[in-house]
Amino acid sequence: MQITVLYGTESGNSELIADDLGTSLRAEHDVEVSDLQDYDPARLHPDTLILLVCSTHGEGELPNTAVPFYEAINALQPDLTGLRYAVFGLGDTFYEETYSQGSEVLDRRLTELGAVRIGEYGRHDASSWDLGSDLALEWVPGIIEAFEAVAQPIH
Ligand SMILES: Cc1cc2nc3c(=O)[nH]c(=O)nc-3n(C[C@H](O)[C@H](O)[C@H](O)COP(=O)(O)O)c2cc1C
Repeated sequence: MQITVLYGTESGNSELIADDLGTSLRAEHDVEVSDLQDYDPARLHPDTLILLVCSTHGEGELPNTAVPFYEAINALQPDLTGLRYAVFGLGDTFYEETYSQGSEVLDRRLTELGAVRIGEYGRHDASSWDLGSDLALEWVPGIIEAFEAVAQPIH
């Protein structure tokens, strides 16, 4: 399976999680890990599962490295029909009302452009004792299963 892990970050937590997901998934899959700011949205393709790992900054806003990608998809308005993606959002419940909303900005836009989010919406709360990578590695098998369930028609 082809998987692209895209991360949006300011202080590196999302990058660390994305790298750990990449390392784990490479045992069985063809995996690319990229910062959202280095990724050309024209490359989004239905054959490739997108795993989005994205934090929250400002007041429920996107982190810096996610902004160019967000602006590019707003400008290009690509038809993302058939694209499947999953989201692992980072945030901090200290921020209460804007908890984990950064990734939700991208999630909404991808859905509006025709892509479909699969599986559980993963979350990491920086105020918890959990390690983000541990939660993400527990979260990802369900995502792979959901992708395969749709990718392989029953005969
Ligand atoms: C200045 C600043 C603003 C933040 N604003 C929010 C917020 O509005 N909502 C939230 O859930 N988390 C917020 N966070 C918490 C970050 O999303 C969290 O620490 C995350 O793990 C950072 O991941 P990153 O290193 O990949 O950017 C904020 C953090 C900072 C430093």
